[in-house]
Amino acid sequence: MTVPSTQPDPTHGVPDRLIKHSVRYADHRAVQREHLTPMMRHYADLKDQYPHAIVLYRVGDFYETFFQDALIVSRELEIVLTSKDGGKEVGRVPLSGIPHHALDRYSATLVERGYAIAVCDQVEDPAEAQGLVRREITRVITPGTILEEGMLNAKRNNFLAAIVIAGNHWGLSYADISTGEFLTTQATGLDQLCSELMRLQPAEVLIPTNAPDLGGLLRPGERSPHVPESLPTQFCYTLRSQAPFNQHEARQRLLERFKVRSLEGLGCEHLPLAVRAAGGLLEYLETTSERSVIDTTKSKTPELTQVPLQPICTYTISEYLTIDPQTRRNLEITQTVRDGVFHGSLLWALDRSETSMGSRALRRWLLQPLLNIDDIEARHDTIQELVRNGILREDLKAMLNQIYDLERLAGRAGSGTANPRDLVNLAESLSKLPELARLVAQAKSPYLKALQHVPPILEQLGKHLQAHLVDRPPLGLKEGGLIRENVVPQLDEMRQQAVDDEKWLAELEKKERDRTGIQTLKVGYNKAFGYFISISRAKADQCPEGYERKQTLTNEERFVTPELKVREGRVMNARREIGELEYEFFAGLRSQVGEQAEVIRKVAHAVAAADALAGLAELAVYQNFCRPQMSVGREIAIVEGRHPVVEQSIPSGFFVPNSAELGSPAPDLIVLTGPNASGKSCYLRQIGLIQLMAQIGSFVPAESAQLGICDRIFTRVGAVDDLATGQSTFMVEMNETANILNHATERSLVLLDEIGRGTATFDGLSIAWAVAEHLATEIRARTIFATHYHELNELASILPNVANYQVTVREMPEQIIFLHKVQPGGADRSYGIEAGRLAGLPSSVIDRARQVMTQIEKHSKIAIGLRKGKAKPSERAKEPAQQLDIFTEL
Ligand SMILES: Nc1ncnc2c1ncn2[C@@H]1O[C@H](COP(=O)(O)OP(=O)(O)OP(=O)(O)O)[C@@H](O)[C@H]1O
Repeated sequence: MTVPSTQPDPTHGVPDRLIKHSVRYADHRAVQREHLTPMMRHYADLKDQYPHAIVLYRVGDFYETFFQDALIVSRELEIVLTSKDGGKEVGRVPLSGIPHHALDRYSATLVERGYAIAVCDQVEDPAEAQGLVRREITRVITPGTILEEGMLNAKRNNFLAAIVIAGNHWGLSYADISTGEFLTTQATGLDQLCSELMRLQPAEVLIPTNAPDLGGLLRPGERSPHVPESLPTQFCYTLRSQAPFNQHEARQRLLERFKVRSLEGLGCEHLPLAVRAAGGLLEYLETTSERSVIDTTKSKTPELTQVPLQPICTYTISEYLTIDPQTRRNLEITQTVRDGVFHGSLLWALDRSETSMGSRALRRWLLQPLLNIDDIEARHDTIQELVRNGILREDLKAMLNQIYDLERLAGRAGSGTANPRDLVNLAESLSKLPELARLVAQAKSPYLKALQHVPPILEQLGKHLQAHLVDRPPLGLKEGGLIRENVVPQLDEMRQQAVDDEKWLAELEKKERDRTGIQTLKVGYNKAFGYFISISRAKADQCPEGYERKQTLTNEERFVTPELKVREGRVMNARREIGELEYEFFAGLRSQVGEQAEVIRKVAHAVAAADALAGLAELAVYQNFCRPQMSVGREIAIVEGRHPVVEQSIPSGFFVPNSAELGSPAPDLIVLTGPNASGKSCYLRQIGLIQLMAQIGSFVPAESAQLGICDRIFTRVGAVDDLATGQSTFMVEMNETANILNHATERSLVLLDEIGRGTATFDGLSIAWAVAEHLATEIRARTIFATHYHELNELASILPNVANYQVTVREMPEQIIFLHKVQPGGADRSYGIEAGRLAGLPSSVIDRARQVMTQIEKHSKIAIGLRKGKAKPSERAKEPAQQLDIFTEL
């Protein structure tokens, strides 16, 4: 053991107001182990075993942390840093403790901040312990392996991911252990990997390395030479050894786990990187979560419990509409750009699910829209049926409202962490399934038909649980009161015996008073002596034969009788035995549920999808959405479309609907001009959102919409400095534009807002022009190009597949009225100076701006050689360079 000679300030980073005692030892390794008290020594040993986790050590009603962990806990949770005796020669060591009932809350904060936690519980009754109470690590929680209800966000998945990178190829596997989803994929291009990670927002990413510090957890924002620089830094990375990620070991592990001979049926036999990532992930789960379920009511060491995972599902990125991270951000799919909050996002506007499962499904769909027209229409059909049949929709929603989170309940049962109330809730939900099936018996659409069949085993299981468990069991497992009467004869017998004995004890006082004639005689109970008969000292000598003196107090004598001791022993034993037997029965019920976790989750999946769709149907009715007509063509024809979020955020009837036509035979590229704040960005986004909503299978906010399937949606909206990577606004913009030009196809939808704004006007305009031209002629992507450079309107007269649209305003003497109406034609001015005037710029500045503007307009002309022959781009390239010189010198 190394003992640093000088200690750094151990309280570094902990605010003074939290420091109650001055402490030494910021590191448990700095103390000679043999000098520590037995408890501290145990803690230090555990710390050696779990060097990367904060060890929360149960002492009485608290979870205590010592040494370095105490400092972290104090700093992160704003908890007082105090101290505890570490041993005679050690003195006081840092201590920070949290109340046991607040474990989930505090753990959630620590885990959210990227710390792993090892929970050490007392595994024997302190009253029975001889010496130090036996304690064991009962659960290791890392950000990606949370199962506790109180620590999980009900409405989103909590993914653990694992990646394997080989050159430009990569494998990515991810699982949500609370819901059992387990997927894997393989692809090429690290930018695609980053994009997948950004979509998933995993709570923790495992990465195989040669790092000496294996198991180390990099918290968000931390860097390590072992994590490739190209990967996003906002996630927690856990450095793992290479071994479980090697092909043979990983494959073997998957074969054993899913009890198959080949991975063919799971779809990944020929995807080595996908297999390696999945195998590495599984090994991590086995070493962290699967050893952790311990019955803390008993002293025996538990059986190994497996986290129930569904059979791994192999997917390919190209199955889904590609939305890169910028687009996801710009379209504000799950959070707003400005504040990064859920309120105001698309998901916020669309989610009317009754269950958390439905909300999670909708979130997944929004982040992974579909490409397959049949799959999309299956969802549209379901919404249509629910829109048309309002009674069915309302009844369905009312029933879904009574169904608990079956996915997570099944997970907790399977991993042995479900409490009695979980099972009662699960039983109640299972009992609703046949009713649900009856409700949708006549339904025709695919997602409702999926609810028509309830596996008989689940019906039986629900009944079995309800027959055994009381309606309102306590949360605790030890106290009994879980199992109904008349279902377990042995239990009934024991209870009857206990009742008889308790009755005898209750009646004893009266009986003995009558027998002895001592009216002040009392029967009492305390923890140290158990039951006793108390007689005042004055009357003590009148006690009958058979009374044994047990204790003498100032005013009373306490006695016991042999029969009292027998009855007491029986009551105590009976209570303990009843508690144990009930627990055994409960654990049996829980594992029966765990065995059916996969079936439950399959049904839960169907319920979740139906719930998300019923929510979308309700939204369609109340917000007046229409069913989009999907095609494999390129057309986008939206009549009177609306922005689904903005229209819900402003008073009803104030939103001005706008139409859009893009793709053959309509133009491919629309140059959209209009004054500041007239609604360009809103229009642009609304088209992206309508397309995206259609492809998740939702109805859309429009009078009608005909939409060809898009392979990708790209956006370039607004200018944001990427301070984290030190890139300027302009460079960010150019990078994003380059990404679009390099990846867009004629099936893509490209939404560009003010390209070229971040540099000098001429450069900006030139770039904007060239980008628009490239998109229209080379790529032919369906594009909306919002710009303040109205010079770009010239493009429409050169290129047949370009059209000009403008957002109109009405000019009044003192103000501009925004009509928010998009109409054909290009705006000839931008009203920027008027906007400046309205914003309160001094009138001298406004006047001068007008003068300068007049001068510029007089002297500038767009010298467009391109216009002359409307030549094809390839021919143009051969023409003299001066033709691209679109401005003359002032
Ligand atoms: N169709 C519409 N109906 C009603 N209000 C709208 C509509 N479109 C936009 N708005 C409102 O106008 C505001 C400004 O819209 P938006 O940001 O799209 O303008 P812009 O033309 O892109 O402005 P800038 O050029 O300054 O970026 C929005 O916050 C929205 O509330």
